[in-house]
Amino acid sequence: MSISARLEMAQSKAAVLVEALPWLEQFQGATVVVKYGGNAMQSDELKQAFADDILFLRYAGLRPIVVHGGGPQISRMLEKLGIESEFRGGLRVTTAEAMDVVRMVLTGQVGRELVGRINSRGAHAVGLSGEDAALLQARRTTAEVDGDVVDLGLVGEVVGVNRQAVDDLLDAGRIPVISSIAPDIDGPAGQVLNVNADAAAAAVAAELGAEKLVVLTDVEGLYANWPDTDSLISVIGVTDLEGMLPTLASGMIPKMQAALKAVRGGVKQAHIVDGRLAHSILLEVFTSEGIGTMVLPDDDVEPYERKLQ
Ligand SMILES: Nc1ncnc2c1ncn2[C@@H]1O[C@H](COP(=O)(O)OP(=O)(O)O)[C@@H](O)[C@H]1O
Ligand SMILES: CC(=O)N[C@@H](CCC(=O)OP(=O)(O)O)C(=O)O
Repeated sequence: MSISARLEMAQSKAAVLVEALPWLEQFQGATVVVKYGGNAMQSDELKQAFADDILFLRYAGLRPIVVHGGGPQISRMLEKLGIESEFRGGLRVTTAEAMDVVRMVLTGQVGRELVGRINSRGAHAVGLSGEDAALLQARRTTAEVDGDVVDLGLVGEVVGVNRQAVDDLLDAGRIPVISSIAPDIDGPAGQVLNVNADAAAAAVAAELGAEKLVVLTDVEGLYANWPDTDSLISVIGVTDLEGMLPTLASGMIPKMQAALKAVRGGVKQAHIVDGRLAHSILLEVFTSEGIGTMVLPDDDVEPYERKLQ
């Protein structure tokens, strides 16, 4: 390689670092909740890139919290065990038998692996289920499908978050890695509920007054006309998003309900980004263009679009 080509390459690397400067400044000390969806955990390389990004956030002075899912991993285990499961309105109908498997896979497998990967470079991550220190508290919920109310069994919606338990870990410099199982506040002692991980992440983000909720999934973001991949929405206000909810399918329903709930609950921005793209979190947080779909309070949409022009 010629000297001038080497210099050019070095300059462009430096430009990437310099571009991050205003974001590093803006997000010092900011709490960021990252939801890692099971569909985005597609390879060991991607999972390690995710873990490295979370560490990067931590070393850059942010306070990252991971809330993870693992829907496909649960489905595979249920199938292996010959236990039937179906989704209604984007939520898994969960019997007592299935609940044991959900808990085992989310907390015992997926969470453990993420903690191990983040801790491959230091002792930062602490894995928790929503049961620990009653981090999440839930109440049984139903789904509405085509106007009918559907019983989902042991599925919960979050009605409370123990903020102090999360803050204690963050203040100690730890990275909480949370699985979306929650005690049933109306049920018998020890009864737990299966909570959609997007909803759990939104509840944690709202309770902690997070700067951002970043949701990693297996599509580029929200498409206006799914499955037309030319229709990616880069910015949307909460009112427009609410209007779109009835047009959404499958997993996008709880995901966009969660984004809506987070922003209405005071989180400044919610992002849906492509977890199949290695280091998508860094691109979202530390570059000017951002990636995927950003959900904002209505009043912030126009100023944001003006700034981009
Ligand atoms: N309008 C839409 N835009 C993007 N994806 C959509 C849309 N409607 C439905 N989907 C589906 O939602 C899926 C993401 O949700 P889900 O499978 O629950 O992911 P995760 O495991 O990451 O939570 C996408 O893979 C896609 O199949
Ligand atoms: C009630 C409900 O549907 N719970 C989810 C919890 C896991 C999850 O949300 O995982 P993803 O983020 O990978 O979709 C489930 O059982 O699949």
